Amino acid sequence: MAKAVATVTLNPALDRTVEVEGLRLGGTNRVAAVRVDPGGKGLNVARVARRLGLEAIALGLLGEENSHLFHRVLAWEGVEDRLIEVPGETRTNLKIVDRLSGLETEINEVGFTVTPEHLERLREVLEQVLDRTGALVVTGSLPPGAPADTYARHIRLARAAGVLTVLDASGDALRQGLRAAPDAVKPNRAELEEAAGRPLSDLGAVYRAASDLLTSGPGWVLVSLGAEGAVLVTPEGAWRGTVPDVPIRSTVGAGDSMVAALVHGLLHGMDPPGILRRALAAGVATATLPGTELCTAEAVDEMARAITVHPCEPERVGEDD
Ligand SMILES: Nc1ncnc2c1ncn2[C@@H]1O[C@H](COP(=O)(O)OP(=O)(O)O)[C@@H](O)[C@H]1O
Ligand SMILES: O=P(O)(O)OC[C@H]1O[C@](O)(COP(=O)(O)O)[C@@H](O)[C@@H]1O
Repeated sequence: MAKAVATVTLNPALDRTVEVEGLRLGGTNRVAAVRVDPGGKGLNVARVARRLGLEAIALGLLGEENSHLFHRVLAWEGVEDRLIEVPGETRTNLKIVDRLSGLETEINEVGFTVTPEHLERLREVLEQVLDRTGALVVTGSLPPGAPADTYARHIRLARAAGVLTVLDASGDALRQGLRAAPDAVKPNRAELEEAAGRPLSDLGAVYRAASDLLTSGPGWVLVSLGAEGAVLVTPEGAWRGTVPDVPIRSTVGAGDSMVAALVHGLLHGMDPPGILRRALAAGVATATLPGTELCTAEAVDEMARAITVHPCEPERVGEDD
């Protein structure tokens, strides 16, 4: 069996998803459906990785005042729970799904404040699990108090132990993390635009920015493009994947599902187009589910048949998309 995937979640979240029939800004909105899911990027990645058959270890921090649901769900999913409780509450992130427009609005809180002691304890736990870890995923926003190089430090520790590393972050955490040369990075379009310092209006621009990013440190760049699928750029070549037109319920957790399938594929030595196909399948499969409900392994297998992957020809990228 492949070694475990360990994920770091410094800023977990209770995801509260409300569905409305037409969002009225500045008006009163009546909720048609509501659900609450334990969320946060690394926790979602660990849960999907476990469903795909990997051993998964969840590292990170959790507010002690509302930690119960997180512990219960991780235990139920069979994810090893190494979360460290800190004073205060884990944040609640509000997701508003407008059934009429199909648009989803996310309002993410900043989270509890962390101290150097919390981060030191997390580093110790990370060091304890590295020898049975095949891949480390560092992902999500940093809570107040966590320095921007936190992920870069985790990546360096893991790399020194021969562990694969995957980064999914934004802003300074992404910029600093890239310098530590993770094996793969998964920006979405907005994160890639931020890293590139320019808007990326078409697929050719996305491809060029991803290729540029590759020279700045990471081994692979997987750019997720929502309904437009994704582009995977590696030193061996580049591939574009497109997704079928299926009914979408909530895209929250889609990127995390994609990262889980990416890591699963890397740990099983799959080839890049095969990994892209399954990563896209995991993203779409989760997007067809409400709230932060995450895809199952069966749904990923099924959806993978509907994904199209073809090599990117640099000189033609963007012409036919
Ligand atoms: N509207 C959508 N239709 C179909 N697939 C989607 C949609 N939104 C997301 N996905 C799937 O989820 C993946 C990740 O979505 P994206 O929004 O790019 O990432 P993130 O959640 O990290 O911002 C996409 O590459 C795709 O596979
Ligand atoms: O740490 P951030 O960037 O605020 O994001 C946290 C949010 O992202 C999620 O992990 C979902 O992420 P994706 O939609 O990118 O997969 C939610 O569960 C959570 O509310």
